[in-house]
Amino acid sequence: MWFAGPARLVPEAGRPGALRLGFDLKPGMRVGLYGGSFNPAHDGHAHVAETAMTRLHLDHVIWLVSPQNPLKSSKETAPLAERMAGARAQARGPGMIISDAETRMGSQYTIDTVRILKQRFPGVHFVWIMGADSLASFHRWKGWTQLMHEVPVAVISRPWAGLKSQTSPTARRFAAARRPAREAKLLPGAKTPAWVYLPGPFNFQSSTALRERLRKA
Ligand SMILES: Nc1ncnc2c1ncn2[C@@H]1O[C@H](COP(=O)(O)OP(=O)(O)OP(=O)(O)O)[C@@H](O)[C@H]1O
Ligand SMILES: O=C(O)c1ccc[n+]([C@@H]2O[C@H](COP(=O)([O-])O)[C@@H](O)[C@H]2O)c1
Repeated sequence: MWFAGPARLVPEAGRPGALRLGFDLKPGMRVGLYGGSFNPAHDGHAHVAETAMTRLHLDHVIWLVSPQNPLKSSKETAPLAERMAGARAQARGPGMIISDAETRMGSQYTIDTVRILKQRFPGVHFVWIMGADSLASFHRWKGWTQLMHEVPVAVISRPWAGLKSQTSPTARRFAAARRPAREAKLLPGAKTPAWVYLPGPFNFQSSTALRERLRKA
């Protein structure tokens, strides 16, 4: 068994017990895990993925299109196929992977996802990527303190989220684990807990604003 948790594993044909995830990773690779609802995807998401790719010197950024954010209402969430297609259209450049791995694994919570991927790909240097607004509410995520010990975290700045994120319970609890932005490239493979906050430039796009615009159209 890969992981003794709530996740449901999808066996791969010919490889009993292995997960069929739709991508392969080699030991030593530097890989960003970029989770999101992408409801819908927009160029702010591309900005986050590209910033992480460049600043952390990553081989891949995997856009993990979430089956359902456990803290958001499912009423507004578009079907996975639509959100996957939107993410594919936004992802630019080599190294970007758009993935429905969480749906395949039956994992809704980031801590479960990260643990499964670490077990499936030993020796891969994973980093969790998120925007500053996610850091502000990170203490509401399942097993958030353990998650900080599972994987290094890169936070990309976002308009209006700077103060709230940098004074958040997570930022305060893990103040000693914060690395300067100039050391961002050392994050993959760093001893956990470790996190960086990468300031500016800002991208002002949001899915909420896009959904609002669509409603009014
Ligand atoms: N413009 C942006 N700048 C920085 N981070 C962003 C930006 N847009 C999204 N993110 C980050 O990308 C991740 C996925 O975001 P998500 O798919 O929820 O988009 P969103 O625009 O925040 O959606 P919503 O408005 O519905 O909450 C989150 O960690 C979020 O903080
Ligand atoms: O694990 C949790 O408890 C948890 C709670 C809230 C959000 N997340 C993850 O955070 C990522 C960003 O979510 P979102 O909706 O802000 O795009 C996405 O991968 C979610 O699954 C995870």
